[in-house]
Amino acid sequence: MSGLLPVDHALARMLEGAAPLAAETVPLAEAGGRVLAAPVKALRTQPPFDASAMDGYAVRAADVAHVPSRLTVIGDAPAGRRFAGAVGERQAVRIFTGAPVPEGADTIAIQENVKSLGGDVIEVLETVAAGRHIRRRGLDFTEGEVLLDAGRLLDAAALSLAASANHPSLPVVKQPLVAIIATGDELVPPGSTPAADQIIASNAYGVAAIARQSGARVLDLGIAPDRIEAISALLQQALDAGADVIVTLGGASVGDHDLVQAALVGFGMELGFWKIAMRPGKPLMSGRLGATRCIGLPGNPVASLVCSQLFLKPLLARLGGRQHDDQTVDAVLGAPMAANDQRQDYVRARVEHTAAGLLATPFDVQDSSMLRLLSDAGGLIVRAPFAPAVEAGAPCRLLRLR
Ligand SMILES: Nc1nc2c(c(=O)[nH]1)N[C@H]1C(S)=C(S)[C@@H](COP(=O)(O)OP(=O)(O)OC[C@H]3O[C@@H](n4cnc5c(N)ncnc54)[C@H](O)[C@@H]3O)O[C@H]1N2
Ligand code: MOO
Repeated sequence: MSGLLPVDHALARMLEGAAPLAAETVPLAEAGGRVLAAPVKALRTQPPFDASAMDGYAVRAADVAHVPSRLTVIGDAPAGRRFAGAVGERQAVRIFTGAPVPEGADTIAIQENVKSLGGDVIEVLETVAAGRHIRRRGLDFTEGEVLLDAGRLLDAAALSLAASANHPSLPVVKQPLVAIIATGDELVPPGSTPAADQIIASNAYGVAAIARQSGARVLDLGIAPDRIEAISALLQQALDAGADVIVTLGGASVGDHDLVQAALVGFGMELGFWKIAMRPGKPLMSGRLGATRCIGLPGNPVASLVCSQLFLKPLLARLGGRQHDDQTVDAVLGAPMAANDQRQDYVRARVEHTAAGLLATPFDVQDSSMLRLLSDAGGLIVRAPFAPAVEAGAPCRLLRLR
């Protein structure tokens, strides 16, 4: 079994030249979860004026240095409408949170510490230092300041910040478009009545979920039967739709009906690599068709999803300008494991939190058709090629799945 590419070499090759896609401008209301393509500067200063942080009275600190202190209320300042005049000696302006502090006033007496004596006379009961309860102009940010860097994921705080800096729309990295094509005469979609020798096509759903989690848009083109013209017709649809990545499912191996690679080469695909030292996922294929990246995922359902975790995810992160963090963590084996062969193994395991840390217990059966075990697995124990036999309790690396 020579000629199998090590996993890390394959990943490095797949990521070669993968850079964030072009920018597009989207309305702020649709920018959540997207990645900024350029820095965002403040288009205004916030707050744009010295603002009261409390409901109460704008006063002069000198007038309330000795309390109780009687003052005359000369007007009011709700949020959105400043008091036009100035506060003079022994005067006050009724003020509300967010309103501009009137000229002449230098502090706010909160209303809990003020007694109304009827008419426009109040009595301030507590002294207040100058500047108290006043948010100075520009406290949050000043016009022209960079508030968000390129590459920032637009989360809740970033969106509200951009809005408060007066941006109605933002430049974001385009979302990669992933076209998914399943192949196989034996496949019918969920909800069908399969013929005796058919099975339900499942891979596209999991692969699409991984793609979407990675920030991509998905175009599921359905199932092509095992004929090169049928596969080519769906490939043409993917190209016409402007797919950045074409993912094929199945037909990647060496059987007489494994036609995906031939179909792609017919379109001019340059093969990057095919067959890697990994289990499951050996027949993984990668290539380029102009600017479009092609990934041929093995048909076995677990191989399809494990390869998507390991290869599709980081590729889409690159194209979408997103961070991709290594999701492997240290764990302890809950059962012994036999020596490994030349393929890097991704072993489905039950994962428990224990006092000693994460305990990963490999399932006894690892057939790459068995989705239920993948769904039950909290993670994949990563075993290097030729790793020696190990006992329960030995440290291991675990790729967390949930
Ligand atoms: N002589 C050899 N045979 C095989 C090899 C090999 O090296 N030499 N590799 C094995 C490995 S490893 C895998 S993985 C599979 C993958 O082969 P293909 O990518 O060509 O996949 P298919 O043959 O089309 O299908 C394999 C299996 O998966 C089912 N399948 C396919 N697509 C879907 C789908 N969308 N949803 C659900 N299930 C799907 C298909 O019915 C088959 O049962 O090849 C081994 N053989
Ligand atoms: O990818 Mo295959 O599932 O390695 O057995």
